[in-house]
This record gives sequence, C-alpha cells and structure tokens, in this order.
Amino acid sequence: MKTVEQHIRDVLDLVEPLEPIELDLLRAHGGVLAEAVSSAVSLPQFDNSSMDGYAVAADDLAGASAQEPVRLPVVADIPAGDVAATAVRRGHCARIMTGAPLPRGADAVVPVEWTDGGLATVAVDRPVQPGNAIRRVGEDVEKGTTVLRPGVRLGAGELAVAAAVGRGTVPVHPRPRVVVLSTGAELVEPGSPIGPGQIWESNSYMLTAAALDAGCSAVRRGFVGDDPATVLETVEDVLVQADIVLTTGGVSMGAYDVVKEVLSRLGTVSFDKVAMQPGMPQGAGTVGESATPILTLPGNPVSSYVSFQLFVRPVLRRLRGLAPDPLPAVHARLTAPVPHSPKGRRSYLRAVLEYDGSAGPTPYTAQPATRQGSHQLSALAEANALVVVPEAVTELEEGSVVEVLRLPEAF
Ligand SMILES: Nc1nc2c(c(=O)[nH]1)N[C@H]1C(S)=C(S)[C@@H](COP(=O)(O)OP(=O)(O)OC[C@H]3O[C@@H](n4cnc5c(N)ncnc54)[C@H](O)[C@@H]3O)O[C@H]1N2
Ligand code: MOO
Repeated sequence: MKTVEQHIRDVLDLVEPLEPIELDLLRAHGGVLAEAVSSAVSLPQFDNSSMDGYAVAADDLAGASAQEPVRLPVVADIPAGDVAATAVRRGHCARIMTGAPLPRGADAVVPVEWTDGGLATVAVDRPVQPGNAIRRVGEDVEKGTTVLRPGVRLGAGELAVAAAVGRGTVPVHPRPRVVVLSTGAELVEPGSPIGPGQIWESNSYMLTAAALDAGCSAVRRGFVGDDPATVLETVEDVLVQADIVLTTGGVSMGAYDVVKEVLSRLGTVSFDKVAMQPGMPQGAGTVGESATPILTLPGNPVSSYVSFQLFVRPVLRRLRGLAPDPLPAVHARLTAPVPHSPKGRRSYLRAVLEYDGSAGPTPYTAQPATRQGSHQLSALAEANALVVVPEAVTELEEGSVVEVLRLPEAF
C-alpha cells in the first residue's frame, strides 16, 4: 500500500499553476495575483485636506482664542476634484472640503468645528499647527513601490489597492474550473422519489461545495450509472470545461467498478490503495488531448470527503498558484477513547475541536464522533476537524494528545 505522503506527491505532480490571464478587477476577485503590482504614481498624488474646513496659513491664527477669534476673509471655495488653481494670500483663507487639493499659500487646515462656518469671512477660535489635517503626496504609496506581491489572494483590500493605483485589470491565476461527476447505478437525484435499493446522491453536491469553498469555479456534472460507454462519454464530454475532473465511486474491487475499468484504458490514470481510513482506494492521472488531471475518489461519502481534504485541496491550491499546504494542524487532548484503529492504515476521525484556554500546555480538546463509518455522513456536518491516528496505533485512551487537522471553514 502507498503512504498518504506518497499519494500527495503523486497528485501534486499532475498539476502546475494555471496560466495567468489579465482580468478586470471584480472578475479577478478570489484569484491569485501572478505578477507584482507596483504604483506608477504617488498616493496621494497631491497634498490635500483630510477634513472639511478652511485652508489657512498657520501663522495667521497665532493669537486666536475663544474670547478673541481671528477673522479671515474667505477668498475661495475648494471642493474635492478642484484643479488646484487657487492660491491663498497671507491674512486670507479658502473654504476646503475633505480630499480637495490644498491651495498654494496654505500650510494648514482648520476643521469647520473650530469656526463659525462663515462664507464671506470666518472666525477661528484657536491656533493651528502647520501641517494640520493635510495629507501629503506619497504618504500612502511612494511612486514605483510594489503594492501587491505575486501570490496574494485578491480580496477586498487587495482589489482596493489595485484600483487606487489606477489598475483596471490585473494578471491572475484564474479560479480552477473543477467538474464533479459521480458514478453509481443506485443513485437518484435528491428531491426525486426513490425506489428499493436506491440512495439519494450526495457526493457530487459535497465535492462541488468543497471546491467552491476552496476558491474554485466548480460545476456539478451530476451522476451517471455503471455503463462503461456512458461513463467514458461523459468524462470525455466534460474535459473541455475542466481544469481538473473529480469523480466518485467505482474505484474499489467490485464487479461493476466502472471508473476503474474505463480509465485504466485511458490516459495515465493509475489506481492504488493508500494506507489510510477512510479513503483507501484512490486513482489519479491525466486524460484526453490536453492531459486534463483527474482524481477518482472512492464512492463512500466520508471517504470521498476526507480524500478531498487530503489530496484534492492541495492540488487545487497549486492550480490556483498557492503553496499546496496541507490542512493546518494542532495538538489536542481526546475527550473520549478511540477503541479501534486499523493497524497499518492512518485513520482520520471526524471530530469536534474546541479551544479551552484554561487547560495548560494543550489548550485544545477533540471529541471524536461516535459514528465513524465511511458511509456515516451524519457526523460530517458538525465535525470541524480530523483526528489523526498514526498507522502503528490501534487504540487511544481518553486524554491522549493527538494531532488534529482543522477542516476549512465554509464561506
Ligand atoms: N472487496 C473489497 N471491497 C471494498 C474495498 C476493498 O478494498 N475490497 N474497499 C472498500 C472501500 S475502503 C471503499 S472506500 C469503497 C469504495 O468503493 P467505490 O469507490 O468503488 O464506490 P462504490 O462501490 O461505487 O460505492 C461505495 C458506497 O458509496 C455509496 N456511494 C457511491 N457514490 C455515491 C454518491 N455519489 N452519493 C452517495 N453515496 C454514494 C454507494 O452507494 C456505496 O454504498 O469500497 C469498499 N469495498
Ligand atoms: O477506506 Mo474506505 O475509503 O474505508 O471507506
């Protein structure tokens, strides 16, 4: 059997970061920046006021007080967007709005709250420091500096900076297009009536949602039965719209394990047993003219989910142009024993991880779900972590300190 680490290496070898494309800012949202963005200008580009008030020469207000306000004639009104043509002579001032260019001759702005708000003349009731309420050229960004490094994910703040330095488009690794296809003759669309021996299909919903949560553009292709010709046709059909294909089911030892049967003849897909539980039967390779990567996950729903988090997620990260980091790990104390774990396979137990700040050197606890079967989906919804039980360990006592992988938060 293959180790988990070996399979991670093998699946990562199938992919490279997607070729960067230049996208409009909002289409780039959630993408990963492929090249640095630097600013061709300084920000602010001109000295401007940070408050609504009056642009003055600070010396003119040296003697101002509440008892004896200084009165200055108001020679202009400067809104934001003004072309900075105004000048203020000594003994005069201009009314100015937040963001408007500072007029020549002025070296401070007095907020309107310190004045009587006059339009022809204004009374100012206190002195002001030179530089007060002025935003200087370049104090945010100096011309020529890098404002966004390659590899950053473009969220709200990043897009704001790109827009502020005047970029309408940015080069990004696009969101990977993931197509999810399940197989199984017993599957029925949720919402439809069900017959004997049938089950409602859940894997493709689960994996499409997980791929969306992982920053991809995911499409659920739904499910097909166990007819090899249909499976082959459907896989070939989805290749044009996919940077990566995920399938579920049909990869173990059964007489109708159609994915294994069809893909073994196509492309480079190989099928292995990985020394883990759940998620033992795995397939991976490339198919079609464009050598599209395909990962074939086991049909048992929990196996499929754990396979996604351990193998697919790092692959999607690499496609996105991110480091293919594994799930983040912490150490935690078990709040219940683990009575059995298969020797020679690493178990990943669904668990609830909680932080308990009062609890000494290991401030986390992990409560393993009571239902750990590969078919038992009920524990998945509330689990936020996977307890790792090493290959050589077959049981664990309550209180044991274990490695725990945090599952990604949705949204
Ligand atoms: N003789 C052996 N039998 C099995 C082995 C083995 O090594 N030798 N491995 C077991 C393990 S481990 C797993 S995991 C499963 C994997 O089986 P397949 O990938 O071939 O999946 P299926 O047989 O198609 O389905 C397994 C199970 O999951 C249900 N299922 C499948 N697809 C969906 C779906 N889209 N939504 C919801 N549920 C689904 C299906 O009804 C089956 O109950 O094989 C073991 N057997
Ligand atoms: O390893 Mo399977 O993936 O037990 O359910």
